[in-house]
Amino acid sequence: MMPEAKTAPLTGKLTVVGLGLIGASFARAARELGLCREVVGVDSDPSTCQAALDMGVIDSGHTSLLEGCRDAEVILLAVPVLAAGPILQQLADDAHTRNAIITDVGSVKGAFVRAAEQAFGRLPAGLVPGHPIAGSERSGVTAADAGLFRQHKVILTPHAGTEPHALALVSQLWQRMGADVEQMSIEQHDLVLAATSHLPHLLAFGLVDSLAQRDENLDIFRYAAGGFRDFTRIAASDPQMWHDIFLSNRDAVLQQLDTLNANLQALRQAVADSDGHYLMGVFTRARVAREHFSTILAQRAYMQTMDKELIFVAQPGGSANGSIRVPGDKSISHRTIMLGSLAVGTTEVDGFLEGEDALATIQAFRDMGVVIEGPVEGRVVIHGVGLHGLQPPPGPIYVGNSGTTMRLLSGILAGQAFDTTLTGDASLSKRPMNRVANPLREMGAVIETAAEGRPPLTIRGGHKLTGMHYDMPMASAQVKSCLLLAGLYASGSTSVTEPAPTRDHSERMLQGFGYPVEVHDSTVRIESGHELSATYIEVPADISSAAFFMVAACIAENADVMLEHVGINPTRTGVIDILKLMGADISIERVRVVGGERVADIRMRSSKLKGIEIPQELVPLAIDEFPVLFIAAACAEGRTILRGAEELRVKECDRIEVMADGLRTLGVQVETLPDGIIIDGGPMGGGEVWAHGDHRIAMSFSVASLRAAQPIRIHGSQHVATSFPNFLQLCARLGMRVSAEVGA
Ligand SMILES: O=C(O)C1=C[C@@H](OP(=O)(O)O)[C@@H](O)[C@H](O)C1
Ligand SMILES: C=C(OP(=O)(O)O)C(=O)O
Repeated sequence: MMPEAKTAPLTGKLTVVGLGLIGASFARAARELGLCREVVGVDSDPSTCQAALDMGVIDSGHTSLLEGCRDAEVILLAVPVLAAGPILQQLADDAHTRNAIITDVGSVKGAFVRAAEQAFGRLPAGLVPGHPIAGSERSGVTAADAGLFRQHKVILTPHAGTEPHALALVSQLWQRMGADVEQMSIEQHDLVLAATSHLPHLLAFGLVDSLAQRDENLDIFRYAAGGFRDFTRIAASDPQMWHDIFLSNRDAVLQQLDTLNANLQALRQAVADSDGHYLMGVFTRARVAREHFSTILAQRAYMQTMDKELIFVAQPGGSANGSIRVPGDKSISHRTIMLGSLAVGTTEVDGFLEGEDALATIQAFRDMGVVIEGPVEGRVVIHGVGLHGLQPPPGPIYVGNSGTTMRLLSGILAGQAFDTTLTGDASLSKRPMNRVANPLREMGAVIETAAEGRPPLTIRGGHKLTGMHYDMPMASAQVKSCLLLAGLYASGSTSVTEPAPTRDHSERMLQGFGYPVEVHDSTVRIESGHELSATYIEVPADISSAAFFMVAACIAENADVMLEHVGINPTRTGVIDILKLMGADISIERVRVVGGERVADIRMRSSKLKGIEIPQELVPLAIDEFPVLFIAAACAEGRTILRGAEELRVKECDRIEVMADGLRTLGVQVETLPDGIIIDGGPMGGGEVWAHGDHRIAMSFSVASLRAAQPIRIHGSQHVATSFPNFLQLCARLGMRVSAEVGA
């Protein structure tokens, strides 16, 4: 495979010493891409040199090291780790190679650098130790593949005296081969690789050998299927190469092996003691750990779909008819995990939202040692550890896109004995956190933030919290909930007065867990010293998700939509009130109470909407529904005015400006205000709009297509999975024509 087209060479003569898989692939890529004027191969085996020549991997081949390396500008050593020392010694002693840039591909960097120092009497300025994280069980020159390094990491570990020009040249060679080049210190590289590569190889070799020695070995191998094969695939790797690696990276491997040994002993004990709880803890954490860490590294959210940019393409002409149940309430889902973790006993949850944000909360508590099973089809089982049972997480807690997780968690973490750091994705990293950090500090918490109170947050453990009264300057359920959760750990009582009613799920759920909470008018008060007792929770469908289809039904022709089992907690029903004021045809049916929350089926039909001035007291009660309410306003007759909604500017994006931009693209007359928007209803065209990674913006413009004259392409729609992973399927069920394309 040709990774890239030829361009001007980066260097003159390149000599590759060792024409195994890695060396030959490097030579082949360099030659095919024209990265150097000449590619020379050195291998002690003449038939390998010949094969490389015949395959066109090199321009010429030598069995003599010094002949092959004579006057080379770059020498790449691709030999087993322990073979590098004698080669470096020969190069050091030879006047014709002394000035070359020397790089390598070995898996152990410390030993290579020590060998170079010994050979040269110092570390040469042209020495650029390197390690491509690529390879396969296939070996030898015949497996040479010019595309082997494409999209693979190459770690360079320059020493303090490495010349910048040498480092830059080696980096460019790898980059032009399609590799992703990173730098690390020599020690860090060897420790990380001991864990991620060397240890698994030792286990694979050890396991296969241990099973092969048994009497019943034929049976073991005869029935060896999936698991055994996957786990031991790497035992087919080159023994000489691995022999060298373990001898060269002894200390780091021993360190990792000792940790694993201790963990295996604990697992052994758990099996011996039939300690199912311990086993579940290890297994549930391990099951998600791989995905979790790749998520953190990519700074993306928790579901596979989020890796790439998604463009939603919403076609006009769709309809809205049918009966659906949207996923579980996001606010309630977060809280079930938080309170379930801090409770005594096992909490079972049904209807849990399996969306990115709620999964981030699960992961955060797993990081702190809580055993959480699921979610499987909305069912989650949380093995509570009690208010004082959380353990220090192994590293920073990554909460993806979720403001609710970060803010509520801060309150809990402020009361712990250990330090924690909370980080998030690009959108969350721009959102204000001083609204929670400042009052928590007043209670005695020690919290560090990035500039202007942005994430990451580092919350110091072991500081005594003291209860206080807080007059909240903004109507925020997240701030209120954060302080109530901190109040569980603060001496005395903690109370919060809100300037306007906000969602009260925390208050209700605390009571559901048997924790006393006092609510008087706009003040809620909690006292420490009680316990949370595990319970059962059924999470209703999220009214914030239902809202998209409520508006869809209003604006589509001949629409009739039944939204089943929707939570209609009175602090969440602003959207119903606003749509009613706009003239929507809504009926609330089968109202019932489930687990302390009101639930109903909501029937919506096509409506002739009219513009209104939105009553300001409804703003906090519909705070997440405004993006889609703006679509309703654009389809209404007359003018809609929203004020008192400056909070919309600090959500996943600035929801006022971003919605205004999109609406203008569709041809709608819009004026933005510091705290709101004025929208004149009218016909909508189509076009390209940007969701700026905000789930609710993407879904709102999808709904707009029901009244648009042309298709709407919505860029940056991948975050829909944070709150509504099956949005597109439900759109299709109702007859809306929205599909997703993977962006560039
Ligand atoms: O407490 C909660 O679960 C939430 C509160 C609201 O945020 P604010 O408290 O910032 O208004 C809301 O926008 C968010 O989606 C969820
Ligand atoms: C604002 C929202 O969520 P969060 O603050 O949890 O990111 C939302 O879901 O609209």
